[in-house]
Amino acid sequence: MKPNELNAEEFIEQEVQKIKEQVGDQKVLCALSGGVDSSVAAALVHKAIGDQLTCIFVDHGLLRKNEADQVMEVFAEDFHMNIIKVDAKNRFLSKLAGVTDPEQKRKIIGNEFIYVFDDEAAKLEDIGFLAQGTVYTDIMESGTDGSKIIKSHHNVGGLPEEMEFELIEPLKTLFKQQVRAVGTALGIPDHIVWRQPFPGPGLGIRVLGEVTEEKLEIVRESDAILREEIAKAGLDREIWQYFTILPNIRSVGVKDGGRSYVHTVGIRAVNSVDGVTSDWARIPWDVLEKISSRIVTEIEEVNRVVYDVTSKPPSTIEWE
Ligand SMILES: Nc1ncnc2c1ncn2[C@@H]1O[C@H](COP(=O)(O)OP(=O)(O)OP(=O)(O)O)[C@@H](O)[C@H]1O
Repeated sequence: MKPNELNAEEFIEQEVQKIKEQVGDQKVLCALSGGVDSSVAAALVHKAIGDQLTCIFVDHGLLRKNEADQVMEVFAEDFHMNIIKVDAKNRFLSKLAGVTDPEQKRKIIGNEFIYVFDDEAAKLEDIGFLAQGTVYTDIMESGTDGSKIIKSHHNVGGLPEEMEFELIEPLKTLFKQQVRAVGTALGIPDHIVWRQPFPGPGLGIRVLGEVTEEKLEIVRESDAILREEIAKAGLDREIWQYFTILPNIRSVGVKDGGRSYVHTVGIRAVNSVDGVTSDWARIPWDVLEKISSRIVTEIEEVNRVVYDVTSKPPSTIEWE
């Protein structure tokens, strides 16, 4: 199917029918991240089989500002889905304490996700199916039609082997654009359907070096300011991905009439078609000025803002 050839309503009707036939009266589990793919997959499966679906949403403490609340508001309150929200912040942060190597951080986060998911899934009985938001590009990337619950960038092998479910992957023939159209037709709000790509390890890899609660808070707040101003400037659907990072550098500045020696925040904004290559986005100076001045005014522990003007390659979109 080509990216634009999709009648979302028809697609939904057909898939709902297929899912009903496949599942019968059995139970289905879904790992819901609040990202586009798993959200649309969960909503579609929910439309087909309602309460036979249970979602597990892991709050690893590395989410963006208000993200966990928004996911619960949309799917638990508005859609009335069965969602188990696991508050695993302490588990993740204690495992990450003292760890500075990026690869090791990714591995720890990926593994911990599996353990948390496994612990929760083990409490549920008679689950026959696992619904996943596999999309067409995932299949192309991996070259197989296999499990995608944790992609390779999480650096883990996937679900524990003893978990044997039949897979439901209703989006696997769709491109991202079509997934968004299906999401909108299912009534999922724009802030989820148009969510920018967000890495599985979350803010854990946007705080460079050791991850602490204090540093996460700086990146969370500065990222919220950035997103707010980009939206106000009407650029939120134009720029492919934009976020702040905390490079873990302190520098000298003047704040409140005195010397300060606090953090620098980096702004990363890129345009890309597929994430494989990217160019840095030319955010207008006046918008950057507003973002920068709000960050240093509203966040006490920051006195400097820098803008990343590198393309991929040679740099990557994320800093770790
Ligand atoms: N915090 C989380 N809670 C529950 N499930 C998660 C979480 N993070 C990731 N997952 C699961 O792992 C899958 C792959 O995660 P990844 O970060 O690669 O997202 P993705 O391919 O962009 O998909 P999505 O758009 O659903 O986030 C997700 O689709 C989801 O099923």
